[in-house]
Amino acid sequence: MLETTLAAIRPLDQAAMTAARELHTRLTKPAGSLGALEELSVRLAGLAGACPPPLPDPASVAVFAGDHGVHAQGVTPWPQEVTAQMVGNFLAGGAVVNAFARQLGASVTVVDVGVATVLPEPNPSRLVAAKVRAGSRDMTQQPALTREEARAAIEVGIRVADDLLDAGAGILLTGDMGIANTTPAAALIAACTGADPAAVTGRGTGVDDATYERKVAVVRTALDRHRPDPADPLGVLAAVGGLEHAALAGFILGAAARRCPVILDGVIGVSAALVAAAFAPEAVGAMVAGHRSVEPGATVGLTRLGLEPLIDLGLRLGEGTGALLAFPVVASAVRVLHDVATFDSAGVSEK
Ligand SMILES: O=C(O)c1ccc[n+]([C@@H]2O[C@H](COP(=O)([O-])O)[C@@H](O)[C@H]2O)c1
Ligand SMILES: Cc1cc2nc[nH]c2cc1C
Repeated sequence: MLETTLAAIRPLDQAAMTAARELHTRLTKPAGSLGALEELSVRLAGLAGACPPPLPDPASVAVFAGDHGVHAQGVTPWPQEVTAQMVGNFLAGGAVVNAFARQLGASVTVVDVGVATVLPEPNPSRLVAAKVRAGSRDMTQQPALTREEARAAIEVGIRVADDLLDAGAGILLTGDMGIANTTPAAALIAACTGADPAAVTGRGTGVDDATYERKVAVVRTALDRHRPDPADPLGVLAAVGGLEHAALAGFILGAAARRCPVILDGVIGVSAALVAAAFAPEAVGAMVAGHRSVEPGATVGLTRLGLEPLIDLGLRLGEGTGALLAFPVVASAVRVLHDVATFDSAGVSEK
């Protein structure tokens, strides 16, 4: 399934991009006046192979939840069971992601790809139960996952993307929940970019100075131990990844294979995007950087991918919240190509 998905990922359609650029010159606005939205709309035309591209509606966020053996190294102040408890909160509709999704008319799908503790059951029918393993292993002691587990989690993500698109989603948004998951995210970003652990490790949920220093050392220890090869993305995920990171990589690849845009949320989504790009460089064409997470690794990763985030509000929550806030910007960029009159049709003089 992974190989079939990778084989379906194609370059952007240059003719559709040329048509979108040409259309922009005729719309009733000074050339370039919509800034980054113009190049985004052109890229989405290239992705769809049509000008205008379809309106990216409705939006569908998938929150992939997993736990992490590296939690044992004291890299976060939060107890591991908060992952399962927050999954219960997502299903009950009480988390920030639910509030933002309601505000924006988006749907939220919660996927258990690797939660370690028992899930509460407020509304289990709305949970995609796809647990590959009850949490990853401690990457400082052994590989976090086997290659088979990493592949299985990737395939969960591909399947979720396919199911949401089959159900009519017009755009996919990444979301994540996993206490300690900013540590494997930093390790993945360091492994994929070659950056030093200190340059990509952040304070996650808000760790103190001593915990931060330990966290950098944990990332360094894991990378020194496994020396993952950036040319082997499955090996990178197995060595220092997490189940939700792997599933998100699959989700992004699944969107790219179906020529559907996918809005990246924070540092976990960016780490998964780097892995996805290592599998298929042309998948970057489908990626939209939703926001600039406070986590330094997010900026390092986005720079490597050549993506500029649409919004920068100092967020560091995850769940898909930053991707959701960027969704109306993406939709507006596409809407311009559908709705705005040309100088000719509106009788507006050109310069
Ligand atoms: O999206 C981000 O960039 C982001 C930044 C910091 C924290 N988080 C969220 O916080 C959790 C991980 O934080 P930590 O400190 O336990 O590694 C996990 O559930 C993430 O969704 C997310
Ligand atoms: C309460 C809480 C909510 C979250 N949402 C995403 N990560 C989170 C981490 C914590 C601790």
